[in-house]
Amino acid sequence: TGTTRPQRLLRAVQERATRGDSESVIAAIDHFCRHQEWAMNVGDEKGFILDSVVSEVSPQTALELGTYCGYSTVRIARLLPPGGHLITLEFNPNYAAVARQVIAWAGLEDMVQVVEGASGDWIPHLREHFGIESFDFVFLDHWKELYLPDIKLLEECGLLRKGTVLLADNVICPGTPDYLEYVRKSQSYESHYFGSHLEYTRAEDGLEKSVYLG
Ligand SMILES: O=C(NC/C=C/[C@H]1OC[C@H](O)[C@@H]1O)c1cc([N+](=O)[O-])cc(O)c1O
Ligand SMILES: [Mg+2]
Repeated sequence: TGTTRPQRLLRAVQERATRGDSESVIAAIDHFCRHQEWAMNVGDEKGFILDSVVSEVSPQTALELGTYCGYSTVRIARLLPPGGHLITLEFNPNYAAVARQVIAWAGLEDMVQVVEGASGDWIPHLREHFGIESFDFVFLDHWKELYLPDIKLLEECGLLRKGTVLLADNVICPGTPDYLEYVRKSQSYESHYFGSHLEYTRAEDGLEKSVYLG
């Protein structure tokens, strides 16, 4: 048995990062992934692009699909404006348990809600359960084949509004071809590709930013 990689990542945060200091939590995870064990966080290079988009949108309401260990959750939450709130959906309870502790170590637990379960099950209930009218920003980083069905569900549930910004990780590697074709062809989206690399590697990857036009 022994520990899982997310548990070893959490231990690295608790040993190396300062409680309440989100920058040190981000740095500790990046150090762990570069020098100990690769893990599927968005990483520092794509994370810098994520930061710039979040800062530009300055969302009051944000949704993340795929929490994993909470790395991108911390990157987003640390940049939210006063009153801003982030809901992050995670299917795997073990990942969710680690993420809650990483987010708390960063001191951001008051701005973040980690919700366990399948995105497709939860999206239709976000409005009634969390009093959300619509999202200003959505970060997609969960199962790659769920990106397309989940944004269609968000559209159907009226959770996107004119100007909502979607940012999708891994559109090259592992790849999300059906999602990419949809947002690039649809008249309802204005899409732009930010080229980068797969976290902690030299492989090509990138983020697709898509603005919902209504
Ligand atoms: O599968 C990826 N992400 C989806 C995560 C899926 C897992 O976490 C949520 C779900 O419970 C599943 O167990 C992924 C994979 C790679 N990769 O290089 O294989 C790189 C990335 O940035 C990724 O987000
Ligand atoms: Mg990813």
